[in-house]
Amino acid sequence: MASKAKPAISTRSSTRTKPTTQPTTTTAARITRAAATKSTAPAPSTTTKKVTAARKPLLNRNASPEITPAVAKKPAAKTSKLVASNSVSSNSGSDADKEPIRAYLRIRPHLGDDSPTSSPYLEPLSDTAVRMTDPSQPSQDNQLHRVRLSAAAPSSIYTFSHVFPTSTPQSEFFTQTTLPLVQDLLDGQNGLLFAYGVTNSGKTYTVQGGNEEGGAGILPRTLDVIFNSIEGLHAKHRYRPVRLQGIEEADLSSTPHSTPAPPNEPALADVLAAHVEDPTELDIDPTVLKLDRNYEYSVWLSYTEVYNEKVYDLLHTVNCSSEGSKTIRPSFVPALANGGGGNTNSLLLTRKALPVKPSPASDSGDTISQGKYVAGLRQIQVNSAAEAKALVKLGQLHRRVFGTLANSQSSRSHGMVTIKILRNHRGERNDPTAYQTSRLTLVDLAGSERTKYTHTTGDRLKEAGNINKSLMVLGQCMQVLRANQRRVAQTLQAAGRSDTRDTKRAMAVVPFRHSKLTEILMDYFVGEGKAVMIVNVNPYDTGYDENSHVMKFAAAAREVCTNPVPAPLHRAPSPMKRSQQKPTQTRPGLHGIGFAPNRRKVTLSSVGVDRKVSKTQLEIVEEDEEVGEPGEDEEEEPLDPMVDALFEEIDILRLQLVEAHLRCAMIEAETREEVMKEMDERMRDMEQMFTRRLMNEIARNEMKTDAKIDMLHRAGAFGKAPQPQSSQSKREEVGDSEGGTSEMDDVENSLVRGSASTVRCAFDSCSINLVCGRGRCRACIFCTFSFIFGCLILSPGTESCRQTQAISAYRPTRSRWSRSPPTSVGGRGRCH
Ligand SMILES: Nc1ncnc2c1ncn2[C@@H]1O[C@H](COP(=O)(O)OP(=O)(O)OP(=O)(O)O)[C@@H](O)[C@H]1O
Repeated sequence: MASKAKPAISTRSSTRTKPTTQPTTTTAARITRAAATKSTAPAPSTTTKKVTAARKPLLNRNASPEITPAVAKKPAAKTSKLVASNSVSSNSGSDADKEPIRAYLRIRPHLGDDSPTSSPYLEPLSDTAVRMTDPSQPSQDNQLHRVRLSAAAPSSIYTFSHVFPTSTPQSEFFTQTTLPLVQDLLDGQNGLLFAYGVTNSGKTYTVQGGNEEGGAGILPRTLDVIFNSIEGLHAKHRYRPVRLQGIEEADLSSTPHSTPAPPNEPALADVLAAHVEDPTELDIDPTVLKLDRNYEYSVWLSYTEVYNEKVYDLLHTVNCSSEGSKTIRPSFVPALANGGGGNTNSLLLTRKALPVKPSPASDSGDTISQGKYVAGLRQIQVNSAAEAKALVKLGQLHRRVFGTLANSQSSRSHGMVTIKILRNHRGERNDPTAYQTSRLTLVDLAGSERTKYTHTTGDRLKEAGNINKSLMVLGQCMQVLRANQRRVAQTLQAAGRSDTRDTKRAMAVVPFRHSKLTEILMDYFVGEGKAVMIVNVNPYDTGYDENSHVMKFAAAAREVCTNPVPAPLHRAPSPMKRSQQKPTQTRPGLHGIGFAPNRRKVTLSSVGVDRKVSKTQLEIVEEDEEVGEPGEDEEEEPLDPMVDALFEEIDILRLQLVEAHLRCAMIEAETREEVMKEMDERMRDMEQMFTRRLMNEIARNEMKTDAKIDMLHRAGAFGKAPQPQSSQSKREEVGDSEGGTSEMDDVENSLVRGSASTVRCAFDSCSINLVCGRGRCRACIFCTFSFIFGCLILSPGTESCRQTQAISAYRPTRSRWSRSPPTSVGGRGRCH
């Protein structure tokens, strides 16, 4: 692959009069960017020229001040390759031109409200590698007591295009990951960026951003950079983008999707005013990209949501006036009734799922498009970054209401913002074939956690099933694509073959059709464009296994190559206008039975300025997608009811399979937990049993020792029969009456005291500490054993050794245990 130069980026000056050629970032940021350019970010600026070379020649193109000599010297071979790729199949670009999907890892910092955890289980090893270590991995001390619950590897190293540590600011993250895609977009290339990760890992923060200063995410920054860069080049085109990459003549007088807000009815925007964040935009990215100023641009925005395997337009309700200016106010279907209580409103919100259809070949010049588009999706022209951001905010509001309000903790849908750029050469405004559309889709995927951790049931289980299904299908697509591409590469390598047609024919079918998400995104993987994956990880949460899956997904995705060639020029736009479109019908379900619309009820509470709590009940009706009449669009796939029913059946079976997999995973995890608990209980029982045995043994030994001493006393071995007095007073008496200590008394004293004085209890804080009157703790194991075996462990000639002799001297004739001969003084006699 040809190496590319650094992107031509300049930072917008405060007056916007003098764009510089370098961004005004800090030295550190510049160093980081330089490193990233070397290691990760592709250089987009040269692409412009590649496009130019592939385009139909324009008279005044050479006059462009923006074309650098490096561009002008583009090798002819490259140009011809591009022309070839444009003129054959969209997937037929040279395999050598393909670029692997870039995968960036972003590690979320620890937040104050997180549950306390010891340490993160993700350790950055370098700029591109991290090690993940299972936090539940048993330590060496308690290895025997732990059973590993997880099936994931305990420690693995994963590599990425770049690893962004927790301290990475949003601006730096944007510059390294998304800015090249924005440059490509403005140069006519398609791009996809999707954020993938478990819930709460920072996907939405990455895409949308946070509320703090400098916290704007990649989406608002992308909009800023686009409008900064096309300032002065902005155009009101005669044409507008339709479908995936088609254009049609814009009819500014018609506003087919406008729904006037019904008077005297509560608008959702008012109801939810309390929920909307502060609209003041402090955070504007100042970056300006260098563009060919012979072109003019228009920017179009659409916002889609894939929820429960249905595609919805989040900007469906935006009103457009005849001048094209937008009223950023949702106008939902009118309220059912006013609650009557003054503070309770009821709203009926209806939205219709949109069908996904194959893109007609006429939209993509001479190429055969493999992509699909969302039929009926609104693409709204935006004239400024502020306007675009307001639309995005509205879409987010709708997404929250329809998709997540019932479960405000987490995004339960995949949100996709598509920015389309329509550009044409200034000299060819009226030539529709000179127009080119390119698009950049930013996707905030739903969390990839399993139902087990979210304790979902009912509707939420269905949601989770669908989320898992679409993500699973996305993963499968990556794997099949990777396998197919490997096979082609192997064929090319084998004996220097250059014809891979046989291999391509035998390749596995990539299951894009199995999920709406993959159907919509398939064009980026098999068509033209670049793909970037952001992997978000929260290393402090408990989802180690889930994050392992995320990492494996990223590993598979990184090996998939996409085809980064510029979008083709258009054919003459289709004459069909929306007003001429035929009415649509609801898609029939399996066996011809239509699906009933899905109804949900959500109650919203908000506190007004007068501190009154007002409640709004929303009834959300989600209607099924519509399909056009057969023959409505000649270039579409023919709708065979049998085939359709079979596909429905496959989808249902697939969903059941996913659910079965989920159930199995849950059962497996529960069984592991049960076994673990049982093992734990057994270990505890055994521990108790052995403790009991040990205590009994100690008590028995204690009694034996006492009995021995008593016997010695009774036998008069110590000179006198024992008195019912304390040993201490007895010793004192003996000492006083005899005026000194006899040898035997010494022995006895040392026998009694020795254990306490020479072999003291090792545990000063012995909790039992039942002092027996002999200066030692009876219950203490150390005392007891030291007492019993003291004679064995002390050196000859010491007090204890004399004890040995004294004790050994006593040999009752009938005692089985005292038959051994007495030991000599100083010898290593055994204490019986
Ligand atoms: N890099 C970061 N710096 C500071 N805060 C962050 C960062 N990433 C995420 N957060 C915070 O973490 C929380 C969760 O992030 P976010 O909502 O983006 O997660 P998510 O992956 O989108 O979750 P879900 O899939 O459930 O929607 C938010 O409060 C967000 O502000």
